[in-house]
Amino acid sequence: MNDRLRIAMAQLNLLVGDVRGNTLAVIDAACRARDELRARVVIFPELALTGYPPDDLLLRNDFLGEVSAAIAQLCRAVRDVTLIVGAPVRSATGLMNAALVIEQGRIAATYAKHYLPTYGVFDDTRYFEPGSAPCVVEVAGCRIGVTICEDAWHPEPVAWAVQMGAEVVVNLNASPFDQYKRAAREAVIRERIGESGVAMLYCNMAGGQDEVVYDGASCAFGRHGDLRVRAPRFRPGLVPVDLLQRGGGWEALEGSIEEDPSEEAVLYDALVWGVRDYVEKNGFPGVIIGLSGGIDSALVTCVAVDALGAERVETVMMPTQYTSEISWTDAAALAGSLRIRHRVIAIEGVFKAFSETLQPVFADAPADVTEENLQSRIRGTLLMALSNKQGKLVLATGNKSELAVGYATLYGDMVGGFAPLKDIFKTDVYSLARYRNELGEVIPQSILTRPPSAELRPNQLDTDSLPEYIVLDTILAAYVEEDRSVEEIVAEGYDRATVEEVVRLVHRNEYKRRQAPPGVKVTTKAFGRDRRYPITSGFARGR
Ligand SMILES: Nc1ncnc2c1ncn2[C@@H]1O[C@H](COP(=O)(O)OP(=O)(O)OC[C@H]2O[C@@H]([n+]3cccc(C(=O)O)c3)[C@H](O)[C@@H]2O)[C@@H](O)[C@H]1O
Ligand SMILES: Nc1ncnc2c1ncn2[C@@H]1O[C@H](COP(=O)(O)OP(=O)(O)OP(=O)(O)O)[C@@H](O)[C@H]1O
Ligand SMILES: NC(=O)CC[C@H](N)C(=O)O
Repeated sequence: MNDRLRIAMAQLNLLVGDVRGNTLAVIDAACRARDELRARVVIFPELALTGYPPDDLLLRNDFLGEVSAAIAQLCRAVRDVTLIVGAPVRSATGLMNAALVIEQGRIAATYAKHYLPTYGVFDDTRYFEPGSAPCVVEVAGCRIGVTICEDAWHPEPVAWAVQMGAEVVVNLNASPFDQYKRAAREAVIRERIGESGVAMLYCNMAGGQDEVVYDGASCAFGRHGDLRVRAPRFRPGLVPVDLLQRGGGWEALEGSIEEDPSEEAVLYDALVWGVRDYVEKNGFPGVIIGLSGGIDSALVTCVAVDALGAERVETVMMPTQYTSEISWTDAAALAGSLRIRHRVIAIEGVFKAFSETLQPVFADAPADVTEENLQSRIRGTLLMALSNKQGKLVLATGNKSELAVGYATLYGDMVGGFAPLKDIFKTDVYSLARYRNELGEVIPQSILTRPPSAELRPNQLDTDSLPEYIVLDTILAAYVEEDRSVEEIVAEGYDRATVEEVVRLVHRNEYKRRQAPPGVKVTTKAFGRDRRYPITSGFARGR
């Protein structure tokens, strides 16, 4: 009997809905794992054949028909290696979020995910029925227990597999990135190992999918909870894990372990992968960004260049009489150091034409936010015109702080198909910009040091309308991400009137967020599918 077994974890970047493409990627990874890594078993992410989350595609018979055909193709195409691969599979009563064990052209076993998450971005119970039986398969004398993602966050599924004789447990994942997620995952895996005493392998997806980005970081732990293998963040790849039978059980041997460079580096890479995959998977030739000389558009431009290359990114400065000289020069300097195409399109003439057109209606009404928004909307219209003409995607530059309190213009600076900073607080925008400059000084220092301004009226500063960002962001993190109450936040020492006003603005601006473009989730609670609030609501409205 063999006392060694190599399992490969296929950390793949898949495309939701592209069953044919995903199946080819699975076949290719299985063959390479067998031929190049000499692996006996290859494990794949959760729902690898469909990508995750397939959402309501799962309600379509034609889509599920494609999946059945793909499973048959997989059985035909791969021999001499055992595949454990995620796919939706019909049961007698409904649909299972399944892991198929495929061996020598046949399905040797089918496991149905037991714990179906419905919190955060997840909606598994909308489609799937929970499984109730453990699944253990024997390969080369090693009994392998199979679990899927959320299963590992509860004690039972791993415990049941071990009771059925599993000597190693594998976990197939579609686990989206957030700042604290990798530590949380590794802590639950260690907990499971503490309870069960078996080695565990955790295989995750890589790459961006609409509002989430999968950070990979697939890993393996030994029987005593020690980290043995950890794959890189975000990047797809095949990761071997060697198991050795000793002392009456199977132990994972030490392999390569990736460490994170820094928190900012990981966050920045999450944005880069989110933008890259959104642009590539939706087939855009490039992106267009309104570059104001401010920090938000500067950071978005850097992320876009790092994601796509300089030749696929172009920026437009659209000045008015309120645009300061330094904004012009800083925007041009940034574009110059990134070597991207940069245009200037003055909007004074358009603004004048709009104002004259409205004059008979507005008569002597004093200038107010209407005129400010008009400038923003002219810019939005021009960016969308460039997008239509060139087929490129407009990137919106709004950050989480602004979006939280509605400090952005609908159909103005909120235009665009994707919002890279949607889940990044303004204070983090600064730390990410500083981090990017450490890799090579591209953002002019004055962009980092000038106080933020929308430049929509003379001498305007963001702090005219909003608390200092350090205060605003702390209140927002407590209220939005941690669901703490006004009373609790005030008890931390924040001014009651400020907290109440911020909370009122958060609720009042739900309508804006519902119309905002998607962006990458990087925190524990992002606006979008991760946080679902009513638009029409009497909560915290104020009197
Ligand atoms: N519940 C609701 N459901 C659906 N629609 C609703 C609504 N409440 C208002 N509306 C609509 O929304 C309109 C108000 O929204 P909107 O037109 O966007 O305008 P509004 O929110 O009034 O003003 C935009 C604010 O964002 C600031 N801004 C703009 C641009 C850039 C930046 C920056 O620094 O980045 C800041 C600007 O200085 C101003 O304070 C209303 O006139 C109404 O049509
Ligand atoms: N003069 C301009 N030329 C081109 N785009 C602009 C200009 N002013 C604003 N924009 C666009 O509108 C967005 C909102 O900009 P604004 O200056 O109002 O606020 P901001 O949130 O401080 O953003 P930034 O830090 O990029 O300036 C900008 O990020 C940019 O995309
Ligand atoms: N797809 C899932 O079941 C994911 C749930 C899990 N707790 C995670 O995010 O890691």
